[in-house]
Amino acid sequence: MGKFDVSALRYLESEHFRVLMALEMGMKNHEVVPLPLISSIAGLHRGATFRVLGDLLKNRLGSYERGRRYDGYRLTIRGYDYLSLRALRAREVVGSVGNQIGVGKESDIYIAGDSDKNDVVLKFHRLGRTSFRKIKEKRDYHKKRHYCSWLYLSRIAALKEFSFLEALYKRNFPVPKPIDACRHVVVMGLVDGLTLCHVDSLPNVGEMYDKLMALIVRLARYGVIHSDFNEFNIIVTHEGEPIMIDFPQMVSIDHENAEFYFNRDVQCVRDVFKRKFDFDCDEFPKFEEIERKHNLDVEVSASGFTKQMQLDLNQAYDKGQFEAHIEEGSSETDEEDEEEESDGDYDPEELEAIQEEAEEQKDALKQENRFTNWIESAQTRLNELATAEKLDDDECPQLISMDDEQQKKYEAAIKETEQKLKELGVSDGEADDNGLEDHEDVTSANGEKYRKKKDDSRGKVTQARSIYSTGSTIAPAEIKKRLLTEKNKSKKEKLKVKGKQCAVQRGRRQNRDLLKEYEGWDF
Ligand SMILES: Nc1ncnc2c1ncn2[C@@H]1O[C@H](COP(=O)(O)OP(=O)(O)OP(=O)(O)O)[C@@H](O)[C@H]1O
Repeated sequence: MGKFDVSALRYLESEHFRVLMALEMGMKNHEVVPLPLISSIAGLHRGATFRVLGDLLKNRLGSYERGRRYDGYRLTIRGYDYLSLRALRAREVVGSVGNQIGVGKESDIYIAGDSDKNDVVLKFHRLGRTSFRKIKEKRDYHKKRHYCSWLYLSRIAALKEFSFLEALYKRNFPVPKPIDACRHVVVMGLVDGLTLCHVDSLPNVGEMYDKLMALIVRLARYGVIHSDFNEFNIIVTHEGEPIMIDFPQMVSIDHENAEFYFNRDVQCVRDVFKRKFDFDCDEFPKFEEIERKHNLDVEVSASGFTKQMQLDLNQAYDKGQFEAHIEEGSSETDEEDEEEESDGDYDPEELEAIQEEAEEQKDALKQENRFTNWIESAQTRLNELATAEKLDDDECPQLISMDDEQQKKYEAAIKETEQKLKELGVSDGEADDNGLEDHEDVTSANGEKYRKKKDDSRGKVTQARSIYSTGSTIAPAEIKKRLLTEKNKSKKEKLKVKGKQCAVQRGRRQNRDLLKEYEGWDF
């Protein structure tokens, strides 16, 4: 549960970010990006690019790899994080970055502060975290297709989450406040509370059950289904209000499996309440009773999150491993397109015109032209981004890490929140690893019995309170455990130096060809 190390950010200059951006663009259609390509996109001399890449590698923002046919550079997750943070800083959305407060299957959550030192949450989407190295090499200069990269998947997951957050927040749904999204990062308001999975007792269980069921129904009336409505994605605030988080898997109520997802969400809530609070209720919403009243799903797809993105993202989620998602997907849609086209009846003249046009297009798309066009558009895009993200602006403010003095300032606030929690009877079940020994049965003012943590919590921080705290909506021990599992996993799958054997074989082949060429020559 470490702090996000942003210290290297202040030593990086605009040319470092220029090269990082060039690497990012190159990775749209290359598994590893060769040096000449990076230097042409960045518009820097090859020697300078090489020097800058050296700095980036030292800071683990990029890595050098040997590919099947050529060697090149790859953008690391850290490099992508730095690019986003630099842009968010330039937009004055984020001013400081603090501790990690959450870790999910597909994301890392950090607490941060905006320029006015208000708490915000940074959600870094990490789709493909388990399979970065399995992504197949695929070069594609067609705009229609997307390279199956973790960069692309993480970016569209963030875009989807932000679009839904915005749409739901506007309609007064209980969700965190959407602030901004950049690349794979979503910036949102901090929810001060505990995730339902860490709540052992509630003052009024039935009321909470009703609120959650009403939320599922209200979402469906607006045309969407959460599809991951579980105890890990509901935060209970200190006022006892449930707040929904985590939307990348949300689907429209018109989805072919909508009924299944709806019932799963409902069943999830019922199971949690039965297991945790021994609360069983026969009344629960049914899919057939839902009457759609709004078109939130349509609105979100109109906000930039396209159908193709939806398709790609769903395939990635379905595969679970978030591997190459595009080959099957695109071929499916291509086949559909072809079928549609072959259905039409063309007259011979029209057919001839179409064929001529196709020939012209073929010529225009000759490898060489395509490549030049692609480089030109990448250069233009990079320059646009550089201006938008104030890359050449030396005045652009820096990101800071939290210091101890500021942390002390907020400790009082944390204690105050803990006190409130105790008063409300919302207790954190994860703080004690051994079980419930440090809990006691208490009867509330209205006569209802609930479990409450004993008073010997000795100032343990159990919830996210500020960017300066070590707190989290899930217990620090839990985050540590999850991070350790991640680490162990990556240890087991030991990194092989990818392409080393290919590079050796490539060298041998070149030597053999050279010898063949000069056969018979006498030196
Ligand atoms: N706005 C927020 N305020 C406070 N805590 C948050 C916020 N967003 C996320 N968290 C914390 O981070 C954890 C993980 O967040 P989230 O569920 O969005 O990630 P995820 O990768 O989608 O997780 P998973 O898919 O494993 O459920 C949450 O359980 C919660 O503790």
